[in-house]
Amino acid sequence: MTAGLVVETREIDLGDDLLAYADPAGPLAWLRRGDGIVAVGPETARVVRVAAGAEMRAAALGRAWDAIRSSAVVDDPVRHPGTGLVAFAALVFDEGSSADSVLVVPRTVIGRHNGRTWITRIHDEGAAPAEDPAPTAFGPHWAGTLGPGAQTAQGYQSSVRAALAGIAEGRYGKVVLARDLVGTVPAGSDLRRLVRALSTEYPDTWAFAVDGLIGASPETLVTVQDGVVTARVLAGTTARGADAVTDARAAAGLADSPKDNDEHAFAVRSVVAALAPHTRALEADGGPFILELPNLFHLATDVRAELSDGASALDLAAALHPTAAVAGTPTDVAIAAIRELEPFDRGRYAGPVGWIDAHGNGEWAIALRCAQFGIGEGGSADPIRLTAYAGAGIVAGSDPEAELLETRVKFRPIVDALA
Ligand SMILES: C=C(O[C@H]1C=CC=C(C(=O)O)[C@@H]1O)C(=O)O
Repeated sequence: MTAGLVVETREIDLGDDLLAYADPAGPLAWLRRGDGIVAVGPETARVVRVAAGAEMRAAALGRAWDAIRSSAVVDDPVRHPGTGLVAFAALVFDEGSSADSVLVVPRTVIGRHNGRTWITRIHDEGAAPAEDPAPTAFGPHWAGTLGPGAQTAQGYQSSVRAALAGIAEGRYGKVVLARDLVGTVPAGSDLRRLVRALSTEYPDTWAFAVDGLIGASPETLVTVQDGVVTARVLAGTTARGADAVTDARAAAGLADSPKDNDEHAFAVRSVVAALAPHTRALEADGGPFILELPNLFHLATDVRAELSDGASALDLAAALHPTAAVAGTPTDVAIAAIRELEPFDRGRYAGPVGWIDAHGNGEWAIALRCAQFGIGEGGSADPIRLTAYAGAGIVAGSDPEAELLETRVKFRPIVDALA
């Protein structure tokens, strides 16, 4: 049996940029409008990887996390969600994926919330705590390449047509189909630059970097903060207009679109049904509102509830996944259709990504607008490979070409940041 962890959190003064402390080659970060948590450097205290197997991977990670937290000795006078013992995690979309689900406990974490900043040092019993952290200058600017992946533009439209046939036959009501782009970034690229670009350009999203999965998701899968549960459901999308008139027309068109409202309603129902057994006083906004991002508009619904059964943020993320915003309805049939119609493994795209603390608090997003970087694959002189993903919900009335264009707009955050 391994020794337990010793954890100590203290308030400290930090500069503005938490990312400056992260590992340039493999940043571990969760940020929104400058607040969040970041691992200092590459050192970890625990890493748990779960490959495909008999057990649900979220359950295996949950058990591993329980063992880590129950044997830890924590000294945390700051007592804020995200202080004390904390882990970052990213889970695969499909249990059958060849990618691992992963949970990482860093050796040193820094965090900021509402003007308070802290440091958490985590080490094995008997080992020395980490030194004081020092920021490192960002490496040179770099640009990546990105091209077609396993699913071509033509192939994508064929898959959408096949999904429409499945809907017409009554096999499912909605299925979310994605496509992939593959590329490289130069060896030695400072990947913190990508995280910084995404969090600056898309401030209303969760910018995340966990085990090479880097992105900026607008969709909150679930947050738990001292017994309060929230989620933000997104489904139904349109590109922004080129000027004020077309922009307003695009937003109004989305709000009035029966197809997008149907697509959205599937997603809200799936979130409410998954949260209900774990919560009370569950409230979903009356109708969707328009969430404005720099590249597109989404139909959005905020959900809020009180935790009733002590479930952790990881438990709730597992209960919610996969929502109809990334799989479809009914879930199992939609997953089967995705396996049939997408010629690639989603890995952690569209899976839960976030963090959890020892009290079960956490913030989790759906891993969207992201790419998986092959950190540590190949030699240090080899370019780093990446796969980016974007998808769209298909319901009766969807148009294959419009859905293809929608995925193009959803790729924009990653494509622009790599340019
Ligand atoms: C599947 C994606 O987006 C989902 C989230 C928001 C809106 C969506 C839509 O309108 O289709 C998708 O359900 C993606 O960005 O890859």
